[in-house]
Amino acid sequence: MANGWTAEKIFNDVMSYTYDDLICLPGFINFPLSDVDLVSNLTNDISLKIPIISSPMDTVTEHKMSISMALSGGLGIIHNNMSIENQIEQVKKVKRFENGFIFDPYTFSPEHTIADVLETKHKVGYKSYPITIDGKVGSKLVGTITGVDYLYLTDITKKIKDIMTTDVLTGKYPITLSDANKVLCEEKKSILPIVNDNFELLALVCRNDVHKNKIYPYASKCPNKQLIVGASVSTRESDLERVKQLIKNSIDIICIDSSQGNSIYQLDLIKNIKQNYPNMPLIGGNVVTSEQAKNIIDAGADVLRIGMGSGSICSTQDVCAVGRAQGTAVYHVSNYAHTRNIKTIADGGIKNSGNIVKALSLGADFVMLGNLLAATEESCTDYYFENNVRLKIYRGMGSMEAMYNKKFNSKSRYLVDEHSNVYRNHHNEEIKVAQGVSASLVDKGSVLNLIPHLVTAVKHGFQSMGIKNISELHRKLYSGDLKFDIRSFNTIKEGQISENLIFNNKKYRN
Ligand SMILES: NC(=O)C1=CN([C@@H]2O[C@H](COP(=O)(O)OP(=O)(O)OC[C@H]3O[C@@H](n4cnc5c(N)ncnc54)[C@H](O)[C@@H]3O)[C@@H](O)[C@H]2O)C=CC1
Ligand SMILES: O=c1[nH]c(=O)c2[nH+]cn([C@@H]3O[C@H](COP(=O)(O)O)[C@@H](O)[C@H]3O)c2[nH]1
Ligand SMILES: [K+]
Repeated sequence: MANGWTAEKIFNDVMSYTYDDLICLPGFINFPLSDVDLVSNLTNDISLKIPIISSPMDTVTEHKMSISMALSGGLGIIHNNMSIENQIEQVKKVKRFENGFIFDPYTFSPEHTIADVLETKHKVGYKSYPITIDGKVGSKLVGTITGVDYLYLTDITKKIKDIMTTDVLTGKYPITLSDANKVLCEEKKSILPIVNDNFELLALVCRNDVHKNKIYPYASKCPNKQLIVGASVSTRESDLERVKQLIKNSIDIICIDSSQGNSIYQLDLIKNIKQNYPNMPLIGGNVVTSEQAKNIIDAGADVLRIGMGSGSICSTQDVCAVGRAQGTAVYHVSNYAHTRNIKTIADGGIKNSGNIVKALSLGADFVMLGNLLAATEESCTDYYFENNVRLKIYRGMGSMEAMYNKKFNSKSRYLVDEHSNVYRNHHNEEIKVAQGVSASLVDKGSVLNLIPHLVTAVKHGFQSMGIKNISELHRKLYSGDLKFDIRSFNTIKEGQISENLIFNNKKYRN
């Protein structure tokens, strides 16, 4: 009797499968958990300590997510649903990052009111702010405001200039983080504005962050010690300029963002970039078949992004009837890509740490997360409260809301040509079909806590399979030593937490 089945047997049948349909069978443990190493090479020059990448979505990855992902050993890919200038500014913020220094602090001018401060406090949670002459970073520092200055005031129309502290303790640039932290602790201040010789505000160090201001041993860094960051572009012709600007601003990897990567637009773009910038690493996609993968690899892509319709906010498979079950897609595309020495990213549908173990076990070199990282402190939307629950928006990039994004009208991605054969309604309006939805998710805290938790859970999975690293996992996948079972509806239920339990602590349910 077979002790489980090889992936080759399972996936060379008529049925398609996703992560939850499978279970990985245990192996033999003869090493401690600390021997499991999840390092994974994205390209010849980029090696990440953890195989996790944040999705280029406009409710997930901007500079804050990219910084925390890179500090944790992964990678953030900044979305392109914004102007080129804004995207470059996001990249610069990541590249400028120095551990513990906030280079874009929230600031006010003396003319702002307490109501303005309260509104920001409500949104972002901070109580103390530096005050500059015009409310901007880079301008002259004129004071600070902390919770005790305003939290007990009844007249919230009062101006900041009437209550701010003007005798401010500052740090003079350049200053080391440990010196800044020492001043904060000794002087019992909540914030330390960092200024230059002209008393212009350059950055901020916060006492609340002192415990976070540690060394990140896994951080993804370039040889010049800056954090590694990626950015996405679309296949619109106008994005050639975006590519040019990103490369000029030291982007480490570019991801071409499309639900169906096997298009003349993407192949031409890849060839164009590779012709002009042969050393620029490119992630092509998305793909779910080896035929699609072949074209994109032949065009010159270095990495493939796998997934069509599997994302938690995706409606593509219902709306267009095109896509593929994610487990099957990851297995077949990775199997082919590895014969071409190309790495893969399993994108979409990852619901928990177990799904990460399964994606890697089916051949992926990395996973890309949207849902799991949305609604963290670092995701790029503001918190709001509903029924006393702290929430953030998470939406598909093909949702109506993302298509009509206020910051940058992404309608243009749908390339409406007045003279083309565009189907219109009886008001002569062009029809837009959403392939994603917008929803809310409950606050998940900081990526700096979430990622270590996910990574440790994944390491436990590896140890249980008796596998020490991703290379060994893939060797055993292709040799047939790695075994899986397919699960019935009831066996899936059996593997989950029972429904009749009342939970006291939902915090660490992966
Ligand atoms: N992974 C997934 O399952 C899915 C992801 N998405 C996300 O939604 C966003 C939008 O995806 P898509 O709609 O696939 O965007 P897309 O930009 O690839 O395609 C939108 C439309 O524009 C056309 N197009 C693109 N470049 C063109 C050019 N140069 N000339 C003429 N026509 C061109 C395409 O053929 C398509 O009809 C992306 O962020 C994507 O990741 C959307 C649906 C599914
Ligand atoms: O069908 C879709 N319609 C959309 O509007 C959409 N937006 C994002 N994506 C894809 O979903 C991935 C994130 O998936 P998760 O939320 O499951 O992590 C992302 O990384 C994308 O590949 C979309 N797919
Ligand atoms: K879906």
